[in-house]
Amino acid sequence: MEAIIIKDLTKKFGSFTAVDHISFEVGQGEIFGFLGANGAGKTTAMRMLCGLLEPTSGQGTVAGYDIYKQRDLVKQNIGYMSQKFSLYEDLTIKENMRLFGGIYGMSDKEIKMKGEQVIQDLSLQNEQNALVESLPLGIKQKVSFAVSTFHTPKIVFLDEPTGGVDPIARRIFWEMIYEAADRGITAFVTTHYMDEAEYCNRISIMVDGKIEALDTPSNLRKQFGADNLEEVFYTLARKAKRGDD
Ligand SMILES: Nc1ncnc2c1ncn2[C@@H]1O[C@H](COP(=O)(O)OP(=O)(O)OP(=O)(O)O)[C@@H](O)[C@H]1O
Repeated sequence: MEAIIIKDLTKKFGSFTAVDHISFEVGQGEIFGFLGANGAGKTTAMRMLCGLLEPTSGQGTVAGYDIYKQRDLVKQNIGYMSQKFSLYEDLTIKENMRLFGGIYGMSDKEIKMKGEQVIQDLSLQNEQNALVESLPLGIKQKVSFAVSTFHTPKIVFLDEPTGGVDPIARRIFWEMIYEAADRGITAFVTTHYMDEAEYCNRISIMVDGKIEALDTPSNLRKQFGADNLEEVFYTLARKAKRGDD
């Protein structure tokens, strides 16, 4: 079964079309990069896919649930992580796990077992009782990702998950994404880093609300006669009429 299927998904704010008839499918366990210049409509599209915003028109299912009629089921079957919203800084790692596990409807026993597993996998024995605010950004992001996939969602939405960390920490973070994908979790990722776009199975590039390109990184390089994805991205983004807000 496909993890995400959308057809002609559109969102208007008044007379302004933020997302304009976008269509694609994402497979279970696929790592899908969702790229676009500032203001292209990525956040708006992602909010519709997460069941947070009702589309104006079009169709879609996420994790097998309808994005109009089954928004609560969509929310229960996905994970979400962004650089801006992730962990509570004034709680410890363990307290964050308890809180989010509870929100995701996991039992106390499950939270304890899974929590211990995560602490062990990420070698965080010494940090587990430290307040999140005292941790380095790279560790915070790893913990955020572990928490966002704590309840084994079908899909995890990652909104610029690695902003602000160095390339080595980003590489380690991507290993976590690959491991999750191996366990069958689909990763839907927005990023501004083109090296990260190369790590995706397929990427789409959005310009002014529309998807202008969608394929594997190597096919896109071929299609645009480009040496790298940066060139592909800028060829398309240059056409954009929208800019920063
Ligand atoms: N609630 C809203 N009301 C009116 N316009 C909106 C609203 N939300 C977003 N927009 C507009 O829709 C367009 C797409 O915004 P969106 O945040 O989805 O883009 P984005 O690709 O995520 O950009 P960025 O990378 O800068 O976050 C922008 O022009 C934005 O101003």
